[in-house]
Amino acid sequence: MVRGVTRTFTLGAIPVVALEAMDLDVPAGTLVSLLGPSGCGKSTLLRLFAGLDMPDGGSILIDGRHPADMRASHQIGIAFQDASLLPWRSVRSNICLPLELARRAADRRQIQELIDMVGLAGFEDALPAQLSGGMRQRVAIARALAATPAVLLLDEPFGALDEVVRLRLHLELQRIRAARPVTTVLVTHTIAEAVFLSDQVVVMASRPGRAVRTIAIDLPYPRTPAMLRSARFHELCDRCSEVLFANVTGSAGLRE
Ligand SMILES: Nc1ncnc2c1ncn2[C@@H]1O[C@H](COP(=O)(O)OP(=O)(O)OP(=O)(O)O)[C@@H](O)[C@H]1O
Repeated sequence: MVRGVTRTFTLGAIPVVALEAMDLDVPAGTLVSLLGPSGCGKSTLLRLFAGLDMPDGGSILIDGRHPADMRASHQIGIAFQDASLLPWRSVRSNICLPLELARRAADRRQIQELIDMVGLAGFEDALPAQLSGGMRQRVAIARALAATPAVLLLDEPFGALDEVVRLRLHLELQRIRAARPVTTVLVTHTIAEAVFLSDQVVVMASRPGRAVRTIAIDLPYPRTPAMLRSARFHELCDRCSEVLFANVTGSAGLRE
């Protein structure tokens, strides 16, 4: 639960209001996407959720607890756009990392289940350099889930992937979350991705960074590739894009 969160940085002597009076609710077990233009504070908010930064004002609680406490007890899983795997460690060893940090024994069967779940069976001993970009992202997602976190934070984890791999990973993420429900916050620039994966899409605007609208996504589960061609999917994408572009600074320039 995010209430009235403000975060201001300084660039030289100039204040940059990354977030102003931000409110957000992420109901337990749901996936909420943060959709917005570059610089609207999406990653800043995710870092606050992760307990990696502190707000200047307002409060952030996850299940009534401070993010820093949750992080200290290894209940937050994070995956970023660039996978950031340790290059000298194998797939299995990268996935086990959060358990090592939490000083918890890695249950070999449980790790293998996770590897199977993200479709990397047979690649357990491969090094990151021997994998494709999509496979590296799957390792990053498996690693984020290894310590069975209460919250999964995904910062554009599919941003650098082509459309086909991206859709495959969307379906995999859905399958993983169906098997292990975990409250998830996803940062994305992509409207279709936000609509396809989310229970709610929070559209943000910049200068100052803020939430402008929450759009409930009422597509049934499981979401299927055929839904990408449905009228309802396109309606929801149009609604998101209307809000997104209406709040782009100088949006008059975007009109035909
Ligand atoms: N450590 C920092 N120091 C100074 N300014 C920062 C810092 N971190 C973020 N900002 C500023 O805060 C604003 C929001 O940045 P943030 O990275 O949260 O945006 P974003 O929505 O995630 O953007 P993108 O989609 O491009 O990743 C930007 O104007 C950025 O320059």
